[in-house]
Amino acid sequence: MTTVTAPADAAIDCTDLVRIFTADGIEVQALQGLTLRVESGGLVAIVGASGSGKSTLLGILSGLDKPTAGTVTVAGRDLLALRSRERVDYRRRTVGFVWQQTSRNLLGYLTARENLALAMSVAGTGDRDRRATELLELLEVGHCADRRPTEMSGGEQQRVAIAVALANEPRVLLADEPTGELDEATSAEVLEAMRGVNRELGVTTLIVTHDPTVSEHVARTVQIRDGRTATEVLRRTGVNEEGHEHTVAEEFAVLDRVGRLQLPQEYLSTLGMRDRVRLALEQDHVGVWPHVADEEERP
Ligand SMILES: Nc1ncnc2c1ncn2[C@@H]1O[C@H](COP(=O)(O)OP(=O)(O)OP(=O)(O)O)[C@@H](O)[C@H]1O
Repeated sequence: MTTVTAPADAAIDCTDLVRIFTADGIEVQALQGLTLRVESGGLVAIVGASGSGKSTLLGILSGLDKPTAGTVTVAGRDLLALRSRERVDYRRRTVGFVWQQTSRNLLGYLTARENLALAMSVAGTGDRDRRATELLELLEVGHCADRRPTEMSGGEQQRVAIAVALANEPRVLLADEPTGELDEATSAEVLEAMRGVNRELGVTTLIVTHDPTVSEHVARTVQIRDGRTATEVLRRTGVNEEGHEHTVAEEFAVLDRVGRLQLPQEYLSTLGMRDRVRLALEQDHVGVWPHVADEEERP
């Protein structure tokens, strides 16, 4: 079996990922040097405009697609080195998936318990009945055990889908727009359920979403722009002067290994920055100024 050693604390480690698609002779760079690390047991949301590369990243992490360049390891497995049988094993045991469409997550003619049992039998997991009951209880859908998907609400179906994704004790849980078909209140329940399993089971969790409320449910939200990680919002609990706890959310620009960062579009347009900027190293920060051409440089 092909196993490489990734940094001990990184469950997901993508470095300089490039994915170029060619359609009708035209090349599209869906990922343009994306670097992302998620520590073991971490919970991260990936957000970004349509076409920014989120699904492409998820396709690679799920083992369905391969990058054109760059390296990617998940739970210590080098995804570029997997042979086809290892890839099947990776998809069955190392990662679990939750998709947007409930029909893709659950078989409609099976009950919740049978959907779980099927996932476990395919991977050869033992003690299926006990594990199915425990997972359904953990996700607060024990009452749905003997129901088919059409007999459950959208939120219940997604929570059962999370249970199915966890059936084979994956190290990493990947979710693609898991709240895409749900209203706001139900979305919040499903995101909280994902946060709960991340905390209870320690499964590293990555959620790709358009849901603007996601950053209220996770400590780390990474924004992808033009196929690269651009900014991150980190939330933590702070204590104010009166000793009350409150949530602090701070936005950071992502700095890659060679020192590149993306300035937010609104900064560029407000200051008319393009082509080149002046940089100055100060004692505790770096200044960035728009380049204003000198008189003699002007045509
Ligand atoms: N199989 C493909 N062939 C050609 N181009 C593709 C293919 N898959 C994705 N692309 C292109 O790559 C870019 C990134 O697409 P991707 O689906 O990863 O974005 P996304 O952020 O997931 O968008 P959305 O939020 O709309 O799902 C887009 O320009 C898209 O048109």
